[in-house]
Amino acid sequence: MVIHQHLSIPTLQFDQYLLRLIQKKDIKSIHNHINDWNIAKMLSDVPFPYSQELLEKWFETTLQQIKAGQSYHFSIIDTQTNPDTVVGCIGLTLNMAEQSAKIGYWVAQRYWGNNIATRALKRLTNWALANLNINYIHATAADDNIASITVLKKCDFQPYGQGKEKFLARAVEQPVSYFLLQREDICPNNLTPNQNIYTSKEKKILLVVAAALIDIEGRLLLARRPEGKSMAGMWEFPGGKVEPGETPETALIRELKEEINVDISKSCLAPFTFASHEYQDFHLLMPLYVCHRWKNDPIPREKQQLAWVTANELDRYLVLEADKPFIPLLKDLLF
Ligand SMILES: Nc1nc2c([nH]c(=O)n2[C@H]2C[C@H](O)[C@@H](COP(=O)(O)OP(=O)(O)OP(=O)(O)O)O2)c(=O)[nH]1
Repeated sequence: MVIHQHLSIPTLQFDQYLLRLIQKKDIKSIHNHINDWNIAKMLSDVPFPYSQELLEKWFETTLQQIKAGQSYHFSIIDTQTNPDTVVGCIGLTLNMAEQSAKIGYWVAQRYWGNNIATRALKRLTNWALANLNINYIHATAADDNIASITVLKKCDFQPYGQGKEKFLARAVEQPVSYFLLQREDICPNNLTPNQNIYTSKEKKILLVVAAALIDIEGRLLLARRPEGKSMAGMWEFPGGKVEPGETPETALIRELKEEINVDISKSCLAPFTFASHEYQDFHLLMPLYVCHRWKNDPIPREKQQLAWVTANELDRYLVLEADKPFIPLLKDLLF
């Protein structure tokens, strides 16, 4: 999938804490914390004792994976103490083929009891589902790791199975539980539509307008809803709400300029089709225009990712529920 990521890995903040990518200067502090039986025994791939040499090797491999976009490992920093003090770590390893990731984390014993793991996990999973090319996140916890199981449940991870895994520090297989977080679990707005074809009296009709921009290579532009918006991480067509006093066309010209810096004021906008879709809180009415010419290359002005997508790639993008019927129709216009 060709995704023009425009994705710089951010520093993620929550309360007084920061998640920033691991750096070599963290090795000493991490080595001190992780060489603790109560931490090591809960992490399947950590031996005990853990030599600094082994940790340095892990750092080398992991920093390469981060560079290649295959994993994201963060140190948890308490900004109210020393900015170089690591209080724990949290990391995601991607499975590109499955469009999923595996998450793992630990917090040093002296910082337990401050809800740090829960807050870090929430922060990272929200960011990852909105920004990475993944649809769900796996986690594994040893059955005697009650604290971690509580953290996973508080962050909406759902248990889906049990098994046994070898834990290096304990040198034996341990019973474990498997957990899964899907975008829908943290995004209640993205409810499947009600089968009722009539709009209830109280439900507001929301008029939104959108464009299918198709370039000379026959590719379609999709935008990804950024973290913080409802249905974050889902793909959509550039556009937005029609404001009072606007026609759909003037609203579309304004939205495309605001969102992606594209000027369609002199373009031919061909009405293509429309969506009439019941969401939980409103009923969406959305005309979709097709546009082949515009001024300026699209640039993301609202931190959203943009992707130019061919007909063959289209099915791999998880689009908003209301947009699903557009996909087969649009394929006929793409190369
Ligand atoms: N722009 C756009 N919006 C869409 C599409 N499909 C679809 O269901 N919608 C919905 C998502 C939003 O609820 C609404 C568009 O509102 P918007 O883009 O102006 O507003 P927003 O995301 O800032 O607002 P909000 O949902 O966070 O309140 O229409 C689409 O393809 N493009």
